[in-house]
Amino acid sequence: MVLAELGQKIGQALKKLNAASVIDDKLLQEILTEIASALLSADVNIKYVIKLRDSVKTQVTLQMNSDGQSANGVATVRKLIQRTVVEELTAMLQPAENRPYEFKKGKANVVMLVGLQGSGKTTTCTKFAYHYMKKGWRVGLVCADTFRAGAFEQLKMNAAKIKCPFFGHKKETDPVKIAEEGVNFFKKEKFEIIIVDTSGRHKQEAALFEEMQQVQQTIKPDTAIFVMDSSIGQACYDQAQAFNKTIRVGSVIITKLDGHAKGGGALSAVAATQSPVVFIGTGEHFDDLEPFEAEGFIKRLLGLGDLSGLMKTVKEAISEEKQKNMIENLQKGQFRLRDMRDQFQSVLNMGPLSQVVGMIPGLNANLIPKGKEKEGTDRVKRFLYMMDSMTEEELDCVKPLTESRIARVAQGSGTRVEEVNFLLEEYKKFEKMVSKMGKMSNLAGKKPADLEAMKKNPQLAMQQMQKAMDPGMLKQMGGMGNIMNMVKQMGGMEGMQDMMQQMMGGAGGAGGAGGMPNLGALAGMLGGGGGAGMMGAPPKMPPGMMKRRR
Ligand SMILES: Nc1nc2c(ncn2[C@@H]2O[C@H](COP(=O)(O)OP(=O)(O)OP(=O)(O)O)[C@@H](O)[C@H]2O)c(=O)[nH]1
Repeated sequence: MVLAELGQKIGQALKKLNAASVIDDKLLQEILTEIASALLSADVNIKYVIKLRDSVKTQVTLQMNSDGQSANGVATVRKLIQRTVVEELTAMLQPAENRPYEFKKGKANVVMLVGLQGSGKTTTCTKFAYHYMKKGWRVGLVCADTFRAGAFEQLKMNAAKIKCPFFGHKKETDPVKIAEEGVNFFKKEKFEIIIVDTSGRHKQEAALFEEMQQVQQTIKPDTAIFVMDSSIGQACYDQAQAFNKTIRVGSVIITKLDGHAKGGGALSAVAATQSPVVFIGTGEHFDDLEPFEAEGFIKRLLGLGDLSGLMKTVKEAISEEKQKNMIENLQKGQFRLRDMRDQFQSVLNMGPLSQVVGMIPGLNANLIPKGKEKEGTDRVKRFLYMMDSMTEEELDCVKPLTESRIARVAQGSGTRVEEVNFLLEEYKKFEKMVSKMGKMSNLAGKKPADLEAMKKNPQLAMQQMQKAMDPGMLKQMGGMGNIMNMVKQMGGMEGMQDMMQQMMGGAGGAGGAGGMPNLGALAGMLGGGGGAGMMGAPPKMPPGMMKRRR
């Protein structure tokens, strides 16, 4: 069973609670049996499944009166059950000690990736590099895998695709020598993250462990990351233990969690070794790497959203300076093509959109089908190529894009005139939406009196928000009730305002919900024809839109 399916099953079991007017022993038993069987079919160790069931039962029994009914009302028990399920699953995936290494700015952070052959190590090195490059780190890749013929070419090619500097010697057979030379080379060039890909073997064997130890002793990495294939399920426990004993594993990346029945088993087994899981691999593309944080992961898996993860992602993706500029412009009532370009770039920086969408409570990561997401992301990249081919004046919208200018932009970006026209139409829609939002009370600080009024009367704020939002999107977000919940979770209107400002670099200034509709619109665009059109029907592309001429 794929993990998303596990999440859906548990989520569905929990949903039964919403429909119930009374939570009694029979219903509780039914729900717990469903959750347990979902966990067992995802290969989670039975020990954890029993612990989870017992813990929920104990907590709920404490809340029930002698008639076996909730003394504090159904809503309280429902929340309690949900919270206990989240807490237990989180505890299962989160080692109590051993924090992962944190990269430090202003120094060379050396990371060595180890694992068996075929675990996905080389692909993961590239994904890992790409992840940090997008966050603005200077990253270098070193190929010290001299065992597998083809490893050199594979990493070199991957590095070229993500535009990451690469070090390797095709003919050199000593992995220790290459690792040392590569690390020294990138250190001299003041690189901040140096990733060393090491050789694997088909199974755990002495030669592999010896080689890893020699490389580790020579390059003295700040951390060694063990890359593990999730398809072996609970057997991950023994493998992680063996690697841990030999080379002091600092953390683990679990790969191929996108398609394996044993994903739950792999995750819980690795966590049981007390090695923190830092990322999970969820596909073959370079951005199919998700930072792993147990509670957020579980909440997203169950469709409960992960607001703290969302805020962190948004903060990391959008530079403070950009946010400030955007806020100033929006306060002046401006939304230029340049702002649109910054927004598109920021959304791409946040990582795969399904990941971001999954962090919003009430929305499901599966909302954007996998294939459609890639198609949509490519589409936004093409929009960026077009905007990159515009002059500064065009981006600032001081020179209108006449027919001849449009033809020039199409030529310069390797796209077609129809596509540039389509981009301009989309821009107009965005501009209209932002100005509509701008008419609402300004939460960005321009009118503090309004903010005060909204804080005093959240109902009014919600009404304003409702008016500004697209009804389709509102429905997708689980209605106003769900949004109210989100606001509460974010610490009231100020928390919401803070996030919205971050999210759209200030479109939050256009009202509490300012960020969301824009993100929603993008989701619609990125999701293409999929069910993701949160702003209503997804836009129709001119035919052949995905083919780039250059
Ligand atoms: N579906 C899926 N496939 C993955 C993932 N990570 C890696 N792969 C695929 O797994 C296969 C093996 O990956 P490699 O990176 O070549 O494996 P490796 O561990 O470097 O192999 P050695 O260099 O021999 O040790 C490739 O086809 C990858 O595309 C993932 O998260 N999901």
